[in-house]
Amino acid sequence: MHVVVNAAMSADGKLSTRRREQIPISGPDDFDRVDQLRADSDAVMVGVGTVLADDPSLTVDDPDRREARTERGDPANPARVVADSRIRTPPDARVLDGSAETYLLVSEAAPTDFIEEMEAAGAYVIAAGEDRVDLTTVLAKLEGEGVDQLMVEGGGELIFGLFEEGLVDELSVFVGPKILGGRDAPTLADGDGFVEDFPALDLTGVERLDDGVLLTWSVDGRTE
Ligand SMILES: NC(=O)C1=CN([C@@H]2O[C@H](COP(=O)(O)OP(=O)(O)OC[C@H]3O[C@@H](n4cnc5c(N)ncnc54)[C@H](OP(=O)(O)O)[C@@H]3O)[C@@H](O)[C@H]2O)C=CC1
Ligand SMILES: Nc1nc(O)c(N)c(N[C@@H]2O[C@H](COP(=O)(O)O)[C@@H](O)[C@H]2O)n1
Repeated sequence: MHVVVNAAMSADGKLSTRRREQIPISGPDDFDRVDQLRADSDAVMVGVGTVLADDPSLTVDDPDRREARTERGDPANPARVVADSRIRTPPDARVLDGSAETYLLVSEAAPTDFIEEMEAAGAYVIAAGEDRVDLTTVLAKLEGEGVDQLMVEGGGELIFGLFEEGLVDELSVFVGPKILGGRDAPTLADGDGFVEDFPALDLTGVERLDDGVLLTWSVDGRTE
């Protein structure tokens, strides 16, 4: 499986405000690039924090891109994947609206009645990990379901978790022309943070886009 993390951050490195409200950081060209990246992926993943904050749809906006997917035999939209250890995803969340297949990745601590409720809402539930989703195991299971290219859209807790497990192959970050500030505002990689063995990145691209910069890196598992 190839895992691409994509996010937009302010010039001061924040994904959103301290209120965790969704903020447009990307401009039109970057949103269009993100739409193409979704269209090129088998699945798009977020953490439950992003579902609760943004209620995202995670679908492909451009109808031509959806048509191109169906013409090559894929579903119109990539699958949606939510890491949600104890099932905090509301049953009326957009990721459960039926416009794409949705995988809910849960831990063994997820209440059985919640699992049944999510399955009734159309989600395909995969469990691994005692208290928290075991990302290595669930990504291997997703690969078994045919997910070869996984796009991760955030947020910072999930992105850190994936780096911690050495699961990221590529990182693209749009740095936009805004200062959000806030010591508690989410950043690209939150979690507990590294104090040693920092994942090493190889810069593969620097591109001016909208009024910001798109930075891309490959990740080969080395640490520094
Ligand atoms: N600018 C951008 O590109 C983006 C911005 N955002 C912003 O980010 C914010 C949300 O980010 P954040 O709060 O960090 O939430 P995340 O989307 O990263 O979700 C974090 C939650 O995922 C669950 N999770 C399950 N398993 C794991 C695991 N192994 N490792 C890490 N997390 C796991 C945890 O909840 P539990 O323990 O209950 O399972 C955790 O609290 C919002 O403000 C949103 O607007 C989000 C995406 C992109
Ligand atoms: N690429 C990008 N740029 C921004 O400026 C953003 N705020 C985000 N946010 C992400 O996009 C999701 C919304 O998706 P839908 O449009 O609802 O499908 C949101 O949840 C963040 O993951 N991304």
